[in-house]
Amino acid sequence: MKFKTLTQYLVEQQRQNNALQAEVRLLIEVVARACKSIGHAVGKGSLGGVLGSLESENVQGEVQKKLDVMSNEILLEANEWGGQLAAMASEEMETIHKIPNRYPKGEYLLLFDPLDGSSNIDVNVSIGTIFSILKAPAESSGREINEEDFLQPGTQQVAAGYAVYGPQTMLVITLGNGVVGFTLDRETGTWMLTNENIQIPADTKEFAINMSNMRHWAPPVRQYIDDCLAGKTGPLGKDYNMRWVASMVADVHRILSRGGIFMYPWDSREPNKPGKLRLMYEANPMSFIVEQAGGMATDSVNRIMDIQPTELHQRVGVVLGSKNEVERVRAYCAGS
Ligand SMILES: O=P(O)(O)OC[C@H]1O[C@](O)(COP(=O)(O)O)[C@@H](O)[C@@H]1O
Ligand SMILES: [Mg+2]
Ligand SMILES: [Mg+2]
Repeated sequence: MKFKTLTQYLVEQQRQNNALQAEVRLLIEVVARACKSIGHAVGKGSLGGVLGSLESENVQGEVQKKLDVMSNEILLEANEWGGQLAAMASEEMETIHKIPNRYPKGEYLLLFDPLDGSSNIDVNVSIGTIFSILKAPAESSGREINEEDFLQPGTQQVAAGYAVYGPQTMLVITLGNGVVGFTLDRETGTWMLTNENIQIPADTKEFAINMSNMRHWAPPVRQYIDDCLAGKTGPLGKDYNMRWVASMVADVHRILSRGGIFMYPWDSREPNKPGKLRLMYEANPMSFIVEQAGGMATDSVNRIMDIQPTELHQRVGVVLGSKNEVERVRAYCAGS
C-alpha cells in the first residue's frame, strides 16, 4: 500500500483548500519535525539520560521532568527562526516567548504542552505533545505581541494537533476540515498518512476518569459514574468498561480510535480552580480535534471552545469524546 507523506498531504490541502495558508503549512511541518526529535529523545530513555526529574517547578507548581524541559526547548528552537510566528506560549513557561528581533516575524501564535503525561515518562507508558495555532489579532500588527493577544477562544484556532509517543509514534492534526493521522516510519524518518477522515463513534460503553478522585467529585459526576458502574441492570442499561492511561494524549487517541468518554471534571481538592487540565495547551486543541472528528467537548456543561480565556494558564474541567455520552453527562450536570 502506498501512503502519502505529511508534506504531500499538506501541499494538497493548500491547493484544494484555500483556507490553508502556506505559513500554516510550514509551521505544521516544523512542529512535526520537532515532535520527531522529541520522539527520538523519548525512545532513548535511560540510554539518552532523559528520564527523571529536575529540581525545578513549572509555573503551575509541578515538578519538571527532564523531558518536559527538553521538549519545550526543542519546540522553541525549531520554531523560532522560520518566520511564521509572532510568539509562542507553553505550559512550561511563565509567560509568552516572543520571536527574537534577529529573526523574521510572522502573524501566527503557537501554543503547546511540550510533554503531556509527565507521570508516565519514567515508566515507559505513552506520552505526547499537544499544539494549537492561533492568528495574532489584527490590532497587534505594528506593535509588540503581548499575553492578551493569546487570549482567544478555541473557536479561533487555525489548526491543532498532537503527537503520541507510544508503540507507534503518531501525529494527528486538524486544519478545520476533519481529522487525519500520520504514523512515523522510523526507518526513513517520514510521517505517512495512515488514518484518513478519523471519526469518533457517537455511542460508547467505555469511560476514562481517575476513579481515585471519586470522593472529591461534584454529585452529578458521581451519579453518572455510579450509573455506569451499575451496568446492564442499572439506569443506563449497558455494561461499561474503564480505561485511564493518565496521559491525556493517549486517552484521547484511544477515543479517536474506538470511541469513549474522557473526563477530568472540576473537583473539590482545589475548589477555586475550574479543573486540572489547561484550557490553552490541552483542552482547546483536543476539543478542536474531537469536534472535527464528530465528537463533543464540554467543561461538563458548556462547549469548551466557546470559553473566552482570561489567563494564559487557565484551567478547565474537561468532558469529551463520543457525542451522545458527552450529551448524557451534560444532562446530569446541567441542573447543578
Ligand atoms: O495523574 P492524574 O491526576 O490522573 O492526571 C492525569 C492527567 O494529567 C496530565 O498528565 C496533565 O498533563 P501534563 O503531564 O502535561 O502536566 C494529563 O495528560 C492526564 O490526563
Ligand atoms: Mg498535559
Ligand atoms: Mg506537559
